[in-house]
Amino acid sequence: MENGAARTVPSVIVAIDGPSGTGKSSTSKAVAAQLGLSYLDTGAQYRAITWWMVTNGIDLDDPTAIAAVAGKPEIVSGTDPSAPAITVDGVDVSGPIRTQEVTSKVSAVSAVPDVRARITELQRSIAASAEEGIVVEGRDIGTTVLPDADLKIFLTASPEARAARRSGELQGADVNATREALLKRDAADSSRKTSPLAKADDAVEVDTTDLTLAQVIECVVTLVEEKRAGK
Ligand SMILES: Nc1ncnc2c1ncn2[C@@H]1O[C@H](COP(=O)(O)OP(=O)(O)OP(=O)(O)O)[C@@H](O)[C@H]1O
Ligand SMILES: Nc1ccn([C@H]2C[C@H](O)[C@@H](COP(=O)(O)O)O2)c(=O)n1
Repeated sequence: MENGAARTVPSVIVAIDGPSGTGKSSTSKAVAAQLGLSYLDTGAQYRAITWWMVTNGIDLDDPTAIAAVAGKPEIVSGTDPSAPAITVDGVDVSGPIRTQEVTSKVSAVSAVPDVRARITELQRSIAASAEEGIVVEGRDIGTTVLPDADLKIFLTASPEARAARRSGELQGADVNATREALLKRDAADSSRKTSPLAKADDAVEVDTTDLTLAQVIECVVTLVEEKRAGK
């Protein structure tokens, strides 16, 4: 390096959105780890607030009841891609937020505008404090949470590929039932009034149906590096 000056890599904010099972979490974690960036799983935050509502007996058929307590739980998200962590009021909920009960209720809770306002504010403050940059994954990151992100990616895959991936994870799960469940959740997430699941106009769409996870990671790493080189 000339004059012994250290090369500085520009900070970069990457938004990765898409429907369930398209590979957002796996890709985002790997890209962040490879490039030394922070990582934020925003779905985990919506799952955490849903877990708190279930645990506290809130009526999830009543959006007014959900809105009334949306500010109560304290949600803390870790941003280390090799050890993603999430707590609610100091309790580690990384396991409990993945139960079938939470998965089936998270779309109803995350559709409530007061819930979204609270979680969006939290997401923006985490992204703002990531000095080296961050990969943030979810459903509305490129459109609403971080509309000025340096790079926006929208991952897609056929329902069949997504169901096969998910049922591979949940050993013994029926592929058709898994497919129906994820399409139902996508429909709810895409049709809510406040910041629905959507591709930002300036997002790069990557269809992962016929790509291996390694190929998707390589594709996104290349896009981030190109973006950084142009900064
Ligand atoms: N391109 C790929 N090829 C094969 N399997 C993949 C691919 N991408 C991800 N997977 C696998 O598919 C499953 C779902 O991936 P992942 O959890 O990353 O998706 P997601 O989009 O974050 O889903 P959700 O929104 O439901 O959390 C994981 O088991 C993952 O290893
Ligand atoms: N930015 C986001 C992220 C997630 N959600 C909601 C909708 C999803 O069904 C749910 C769980 O997400 P997952 O863990 O499957 O990625 O959380 C949202 O509304 N906005």
